[in-house]
Amino acid sequence: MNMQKIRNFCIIAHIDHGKSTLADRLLQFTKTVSDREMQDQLLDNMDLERERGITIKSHAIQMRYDYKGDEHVLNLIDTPGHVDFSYEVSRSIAACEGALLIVDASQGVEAQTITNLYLAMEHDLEIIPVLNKIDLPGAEPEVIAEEVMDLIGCDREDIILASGKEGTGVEDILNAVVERIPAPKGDEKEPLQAMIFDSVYNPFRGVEVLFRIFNGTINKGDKIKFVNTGKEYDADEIGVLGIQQKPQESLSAGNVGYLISGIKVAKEVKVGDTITHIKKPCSQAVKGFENVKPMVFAGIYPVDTTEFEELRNSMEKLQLNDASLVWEPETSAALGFGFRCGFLGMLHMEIIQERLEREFDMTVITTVPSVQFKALMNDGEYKLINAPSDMPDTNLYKHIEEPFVRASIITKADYVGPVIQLCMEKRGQIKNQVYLTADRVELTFNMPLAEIVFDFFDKLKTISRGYASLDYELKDNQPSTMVRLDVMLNGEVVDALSAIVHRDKAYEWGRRLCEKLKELVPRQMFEIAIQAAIGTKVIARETVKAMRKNVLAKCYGGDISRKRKLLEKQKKGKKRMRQVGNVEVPQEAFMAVLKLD
Ligand SMILES: Nc1nc2c(ncn2[C@@H]2O[C@H](COP(=O)(O)OP(=O)(O)OP(=O)(O)O)[C@@H](O)[C@H]2O)c(=O)[nH]1
Repeated sequence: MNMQKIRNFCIIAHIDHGKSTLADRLLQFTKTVSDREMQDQLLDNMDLERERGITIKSHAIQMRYDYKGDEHVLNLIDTPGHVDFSYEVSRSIAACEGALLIVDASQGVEAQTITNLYLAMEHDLEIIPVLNKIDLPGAEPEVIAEEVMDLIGCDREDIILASGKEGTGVEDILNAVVERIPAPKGDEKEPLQAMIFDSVYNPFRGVEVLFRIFNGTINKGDKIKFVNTGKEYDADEIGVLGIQQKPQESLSAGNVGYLISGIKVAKEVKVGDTITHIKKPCSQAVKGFENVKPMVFAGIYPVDTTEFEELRNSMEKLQLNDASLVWEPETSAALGFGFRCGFLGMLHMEIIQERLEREFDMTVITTVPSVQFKALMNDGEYKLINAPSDMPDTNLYKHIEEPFVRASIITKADYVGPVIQLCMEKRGQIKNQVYLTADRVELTFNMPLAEIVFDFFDKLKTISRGYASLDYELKDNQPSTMVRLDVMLNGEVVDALSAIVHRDKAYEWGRRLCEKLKELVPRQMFEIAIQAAIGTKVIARETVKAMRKNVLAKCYGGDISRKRKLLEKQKKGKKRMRQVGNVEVPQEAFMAVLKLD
């Protein structure tokens, strides 16, 4: 394919601004899929994605578009919109020369619109602004157009009006892609230099690697290597991506394609890595490769302790197709054998839990999530703290450091006061305040990651009546006075309920947690004392009174089947209960920490 006829582009948008719907329309218009094949949100092909309405993994697809009688190849690279998956967005962007910037014409510019836009601008992408959902009665295209013009410094006529729902503006968008986005550059005679921007796990064919070639040519059967991992492979199959894969003999600079080379586990493939030939390798890897680090850690335990091995098998299978999931075995006195897992964020954690339950039929308990702290030990070494049980004794370390983020919040001017207040409560320091328009403000804070990952976003939405969006990036680690807060049930520490909290908040946290647990722990035949403690010092206490009646008492002498039914019912309720010492604790209790308000 003549490079001049290729256009590589992605779609960037804030979550729910209609990226997937619009992508579907582009595929339909270019007849990449027939109307019959068309399912809503074709690119979101994981069940879970479809149900949650979010794009979890990015995908790529090739369209052929007849532009004024001249056929062009348009490679569309779809990107996930959620902050948990932002590394994937940045790699997809790096594979393109242009981006459609989709902005909901009723919502306007939001935090991720800006973050993704900046990423695209850093990579010198040509930006095509599109106002979407203009069919909505609440759409204000002219007002939002002003916002977009301010943001990217474009002219009014550069902005395309569209509705993914009704199909308006689709042809204008395709024409703009051909006219405004530059053709890829590169030299097909140079040594091979291709960047991996995604990988897809296929249980039958192994891992399919998606790549963009910057220089050189790859042929079927070539001996290749991945520069950062150093692993070597044969290019068993290469091709381009339509709705189905189309195998090719060779692909050269400027193209986007897939590679199959017998890789069995997703972990071997690192997004951002460079593919080159073993003989005649390229002199430089593609810039910007990073190992993605987990941000949130939590324990996952089987409810039924005999299912530990089964859980291990399921986790191994999950990891085959989710390279960002990391885990290692751990034991808890309260919960037995389980795994300490690292996730990209809270959404990622929820997705893993749901997949374990849905795809592997496991019932699991997740423990209090935590971020990664570091202790500067007396000997000058750093010790990583991924779980409260890793916290060293106070006399062994100099201080604890916690991760801080730079958070950007966009909200309506009316809500600036409450948003600032919320951020201060969460130990945030305001760094900047910029009016994007007369009515919309961007606030920048330095905040501890630990305060953001839990319920912060929900709170932000509530206080701003939905008119606030959030994005954040990791900044640095700063010393903080963190303590380990333990919870005891009838005098026994329940390690799975321990948490690392800031000293100033420990009392409040302990008190609320005890109150919450009192609501959640069901009454039993004896009294239960719930206590919160720092070290040996108890800082809060609640009591769950003993139950008066036995459930079976009322069945005394009654029909045996009724008795059985009652016991059955109890058993079901127990499914998510865990015996801790002599106390039964429901799953919600382990997550109570997230719901302290
Ligand atoms: N009225 C109207 N609704 C739309 C339009 N485009 C999308 N929607 C709706 O907006 C919601 C979000 O659309 P998606 O296409 O899933 O948005 P997205 O940006 O891909 O979302 P993520 O993949 O989660 O980032 C869905 O309920 C769509 O039906 C449009 O042009 N008009």
